[in-house]
Amino acid sequence: MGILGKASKLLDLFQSLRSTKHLASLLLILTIGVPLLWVLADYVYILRLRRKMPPGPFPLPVIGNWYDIPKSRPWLEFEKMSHRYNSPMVTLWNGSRPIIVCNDAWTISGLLEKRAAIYSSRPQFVVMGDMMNQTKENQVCQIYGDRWRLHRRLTHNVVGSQAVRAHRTFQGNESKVLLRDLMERPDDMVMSIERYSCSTVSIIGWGRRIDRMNDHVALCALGFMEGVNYVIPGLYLMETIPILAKLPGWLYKLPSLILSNTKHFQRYFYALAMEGAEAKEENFSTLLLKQHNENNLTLEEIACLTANLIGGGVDTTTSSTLSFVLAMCVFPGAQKKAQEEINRVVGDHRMPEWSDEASLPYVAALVSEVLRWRSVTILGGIPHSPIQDDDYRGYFIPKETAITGNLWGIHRNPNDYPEPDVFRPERFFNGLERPHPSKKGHNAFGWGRRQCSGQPLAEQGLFITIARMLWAFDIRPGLDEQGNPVKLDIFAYTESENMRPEPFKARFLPRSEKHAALVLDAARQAREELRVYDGETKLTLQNVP
Ligand code: HEM
Repeated sequence: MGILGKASKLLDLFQSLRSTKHLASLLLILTIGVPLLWVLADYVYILRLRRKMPPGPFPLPVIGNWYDIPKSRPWLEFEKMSHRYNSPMVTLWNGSRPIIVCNDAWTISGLLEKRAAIYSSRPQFVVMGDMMNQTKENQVCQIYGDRWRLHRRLTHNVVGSQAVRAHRTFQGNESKVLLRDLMERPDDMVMSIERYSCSTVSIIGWGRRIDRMNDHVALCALGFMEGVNYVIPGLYLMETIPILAKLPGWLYKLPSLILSNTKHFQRYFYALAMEGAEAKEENFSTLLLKQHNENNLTLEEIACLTANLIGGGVDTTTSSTLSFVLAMCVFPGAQKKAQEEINRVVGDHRMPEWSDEASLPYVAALVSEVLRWRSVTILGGIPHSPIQDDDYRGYFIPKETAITGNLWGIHRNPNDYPEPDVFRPERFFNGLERPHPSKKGHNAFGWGRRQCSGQPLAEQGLFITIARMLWAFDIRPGLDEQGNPVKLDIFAYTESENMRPEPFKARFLPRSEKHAALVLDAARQAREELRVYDGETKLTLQNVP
């Protein structure tokens, strides 16, 4: 090779080195610069948008207000924020997605009820929706549209206001069994109430009653209690930074683990539905499998529709009943007034029946006060979201914003409920004491078109159990080691989005020997009548692959 050839080779090498250098710089720009630019552009967009939205704490890039949202009982802070910003609506940023937390009944009703045609959808749920295979499959998460309408109608067929009348016989019988359990084993109060709630929905869903809390379906119900927390804003980083959910399994295992567990759960609930369809008595599974083809229902949809009975109906009913017991222990005046009404209308020779409801207005008011005083779904259950951009009270609300009703703030607003922590059924007695945007005077079951599907079942069940517990027992605080009544704290509640009182002791003292004898007698007869729903499931999570 001549000197010229060598020089040209050297030049080539030099050029290829230069282009490698270019390539490296290009790669560096692509991997760091572009995402950085994207983050910056997104942040500028958020900062401009937030100026038009209701006030709230200043968001940071990528994580939004993650640091401003307490990881424990955020509803307390949301209420304080509302005072701090002097606004019933507060905007928070879940990463780059906005959430408007409403702390006032009138404001949220103006959105979710008066503008229901716009505000009846759901925002994107990364964990509870996408990762848990429920965005399209579960009524709770579905966007507002025909598929949601179909699911809502199917659920309505079994727990709508007409349908629940057919459940009165077994629901009433289960409440009689509950009375006996409370009388004989007051220390197992939580378990007995949970069994009652679970058995009722299990009969509806699968035609089979739950006799003991270690029944496999009942254990699943306890597992569901954890799931509700996925809607708490700021609790899960993946909800704030959705891209985390898309990372490959070898880098971040959690998303794929959640998805495979959920799919397993869905297969299990589908198998339960197949088993339920074989039960002696007609039930929700029979109905769904019959209409399977007509409605093009997938395995996952059938699993979610039936599982919602447990996910929606067990913890909520149990927690509300526990709040009732706590209220009776701490506010004996309300208990006495309700018992006077029951004495007058029912007497001591029989228990209250469904037909007594209209004649027991104080008891009905007491049930409403339970639902208001310590509302179980403390962040209003599941957020709604608008299907289009909107303007409200001079603020801009972008499409798909999560609208959360902070029931802690809403139900303790002293303008609507003076001395809100005092348990006082009079707020609902003889008509509403104060004007309220909803006829019921509270929002324990949510708002507008997305209002709780199980409300008729829950209300019917709460009425009969509460009326009967008041008829049968003097409900008192439990005793400590010295035999003194324990001091109960009305603020000692769990941190869950479905909140319930921290474990406490209560006594269920039969109001007379006659009452005690009637409780035992009624439970015996009820148990006989419930025998038609007896049975064991052959299915466990382990034996459904
Ligand atoms: C005391 C008992 C209960 C309370 C306090 C309660 C509360 C709620 C709340 C606040 C919501 C959200 C409403 C909204 O988005 O505006 C909801 C939704 C729902 N609840 Fe309940 N619930 C109870 C019992 C039940 C029962 C017994 C069932 C079923 C048997 C049930 C099934 C559902 C379903 C399926 C939804 C989703 C509705 C939809 O998105 O279309 N709930 N519930």
